[in-house]
Amino acid sequence: MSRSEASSSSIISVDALEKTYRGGTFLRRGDVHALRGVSLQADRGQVFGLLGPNGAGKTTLIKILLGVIRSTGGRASLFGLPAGSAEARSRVGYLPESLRVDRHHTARSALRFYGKLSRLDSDTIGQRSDDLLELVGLKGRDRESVRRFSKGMLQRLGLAQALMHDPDLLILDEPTDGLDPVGRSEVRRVIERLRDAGKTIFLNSHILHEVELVCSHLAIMAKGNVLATGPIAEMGGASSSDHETIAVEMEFELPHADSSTGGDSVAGSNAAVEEQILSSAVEGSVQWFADPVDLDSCRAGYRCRLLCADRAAVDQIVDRIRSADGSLIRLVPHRQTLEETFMRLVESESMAAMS
Ligand SMILES: Nc1ncnc2c1ncn2[C@@H]1O[C@H](COP(=O)(O)OP(=O)(O)OP(=O)(O)O)[C@@H](O)[C@H]1O
Repeated sequence: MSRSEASSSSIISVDALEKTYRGGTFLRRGDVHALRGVSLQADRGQVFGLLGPNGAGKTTLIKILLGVIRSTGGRASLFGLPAGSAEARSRVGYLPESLRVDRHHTARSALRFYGKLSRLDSDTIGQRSDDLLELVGLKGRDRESVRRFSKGMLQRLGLAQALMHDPDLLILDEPTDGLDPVGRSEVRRVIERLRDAGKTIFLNSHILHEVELVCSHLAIMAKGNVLATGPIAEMGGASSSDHETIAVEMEFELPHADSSTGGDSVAGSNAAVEEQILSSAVEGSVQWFADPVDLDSCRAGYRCRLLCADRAAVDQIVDRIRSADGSLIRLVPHRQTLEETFMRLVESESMAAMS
């Protein structure tokens, strides 16, 4: 254990990391700022998810952590050691998005091959293979050709290869991508077992539900920036508890709204109320959370979901509805899902980039 690691439980530490791919060739027109000052930290024993849409910079960050490419600014360290250094690298297991195992292998011969690559001796390879085949649920299938393996089985074999040298940190690139629900749940179970065995796991995904099911901590990235990072319980998620922001679903009737007056007047009233409420959003205490919808075909009304920063913001919104001559029908506390958090952050990042 290095001295800096001993003083901290931090396994991955990324600080103001930047990566600019230089353009100027006939294929690439200009510079691409793939990472624009990314900071995050993953601690020992966490299952840390990196979530973001295509082009967010996830793969670039992983490549820097593995030492495959160099950053153009900021710092990244693993176990307190510079990312990419031989010592740091020797303590990391990596499962790429599509690990290709030669088809002539069995699971056992593939592990022997990877064990030799890691310079393990034969006894250690034999012992670790037994343990890992058991761990990933391939014991009993280890002498079959991998040609007969499902994608899920191949992925579990990939996890076993990444673990051959008993790393402290496992970096997984889209570990459940392309798997059917059974395959995904099998891979998830392996990840959970590894977490229980004290490994730190850093995984990259764009499958929100998978991240929600398996991760304890999360960073949401878009366009080279970290938009939010922290425990998943604070971002909305399967295990989320109440948190500071208050999402409320409200229904209110519109002033002068009468179904007999036709759609235009209803639309006009909607717009007036929307304008009133949006002016609160502009003040920064309230954000739109879901598109407003009509209540039903008989009653002219309005239903929308808003994310309020605090109770004062809820009061403010209620005041706005009243001053627009609206009347509140329902106010329902709403637990924010991870998907809603994700969409809100990514959409506001896109809007900021456009403005
Ligand atoms: N070698 C490269 N040269 C130039 N630009 C690159 C290179 N690699 C990635 N990029 C660009 O950097 C940005 C971030 O890409 P990156 O692959 O890191 O994102 P990602 O979040 O992993 O996306 P995906 O989920 O699609 O894999 C993108 O705009 C991408 O086009």
